[in-house]
Amino acid sequence: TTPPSPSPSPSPSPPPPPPPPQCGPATPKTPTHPQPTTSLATSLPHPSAWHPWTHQPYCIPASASPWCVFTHAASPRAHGVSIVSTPDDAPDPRNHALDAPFFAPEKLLLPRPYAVRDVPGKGKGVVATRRIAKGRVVLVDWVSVLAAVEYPGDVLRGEVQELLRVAGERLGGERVVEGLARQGNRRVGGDADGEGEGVEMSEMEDVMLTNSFAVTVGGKEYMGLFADLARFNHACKPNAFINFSQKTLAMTIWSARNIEVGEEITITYSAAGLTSEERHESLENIWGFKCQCSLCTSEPAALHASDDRRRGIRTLQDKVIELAQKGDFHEAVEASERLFTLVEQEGLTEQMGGMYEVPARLYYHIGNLEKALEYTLQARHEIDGYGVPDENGEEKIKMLKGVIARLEQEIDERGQGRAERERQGEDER
Ligand SMILES: C[S@@+](CC[C@H](N)C(=O)[O-])C[C@H]1O[C@@H](n2cnc3c(N)ncnc32)[C@H](O)[C@@H]1O
Repeated sequence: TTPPSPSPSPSPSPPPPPPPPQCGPATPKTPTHPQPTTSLATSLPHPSAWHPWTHQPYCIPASASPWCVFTHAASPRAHGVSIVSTPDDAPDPRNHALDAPFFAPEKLLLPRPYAVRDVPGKGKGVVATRRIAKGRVVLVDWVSVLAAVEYPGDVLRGEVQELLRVAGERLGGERVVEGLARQGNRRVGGDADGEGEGVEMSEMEDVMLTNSFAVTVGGKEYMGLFADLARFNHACKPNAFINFSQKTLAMTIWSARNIEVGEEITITYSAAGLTSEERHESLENIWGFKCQCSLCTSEPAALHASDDRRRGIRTLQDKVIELAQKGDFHEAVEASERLFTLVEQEGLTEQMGGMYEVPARLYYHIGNLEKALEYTLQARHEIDGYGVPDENGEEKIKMLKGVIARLEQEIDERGQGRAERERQGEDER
């Protein structure tokens, strides 16, 4: 029989690296010299020339390619989007189904099951107004501003600020941007080693840095501002998680466990599995705030226990691979089960992507086809259960579907063989 993995090699491939933190504002790598703005709106002759955009693109000339704001204004079903990028990179809204119906309507909770309220120590936040069961969709939020992270060296800081201002203004700045949190008095730039004064952020830069999430579209990195998602605070042990679809440019928030009325709904802004010290560093450096979540403000003993578990998770991840490469599959399976227990205790099950393929292969190698099938189904669910897969995801699903079909067939054949042997045994008796 064909083994259920693309490569029949006895040693599983190392687990994929932890997914890049999907949230957290990407730091714009813009030049920081405060030259005056030299805005030059390219003059395009007629609206048909800027189709599919609803506004004339606003462009800054740069040596390789102009840098522009492309806006697709609100339609009756979706709010608008402004994209800051080169003309070649700007995702075409017609290919991204900005107002597509959500792919799993039975999971979507409508009307929204939360209200935006004041939350002590965190500004505003989102509080459940009814009970939310695990695995439901709290919100689907289409992107409002998508701004490329990397600018060419000859686009000046003032120009970037102007592009961002126009991007926000064209969406009805007050509606999308006005109420959102900002850090205030933040400065960006200065020397590479953090010395020097830097320059003051513009209003829209502050809004983007305080509220946007790093997303990848077509292989390029962007800061994505999602106006409703922007109200969800961070927790180091969150009760919800986010999934971004490159296809629809929507961020979806899923409940990771049951959430009771009055509970704050939280997501994580940092990569999964970090210790408290690592989290604080990333939240302070990237997001600019000191975390006040329930884990960070818990007793030192509870925080230490959590850190120990998180360190244990990393050690076990390495151990599973090491054992598998040595061919110690039974020990590797045991280590991966211990790993799953720790991940569950830390409430990180939905945060740690790509965990299931390795144990699926290990179980196959020790002949436990049922468990191999269970983990392969989970690996598939991680890709198509929470969102709309991109092209890589679709390829992976195709591969996993083949694996699942072969495993089911092997399980079936094994069952039939067993029944046949039992029948023969009875006949002989
Ligand atoms: C994306 S906004 C979240 C909504 C925001 N609290 C508001 O009032 O609109 C991010 C900002 O919220 C605050 N925040 C989020 N999570 C927090 C946490 N765990 N502890 C303290 N402040 C938090 C920080 O000021 C951060 O810059």
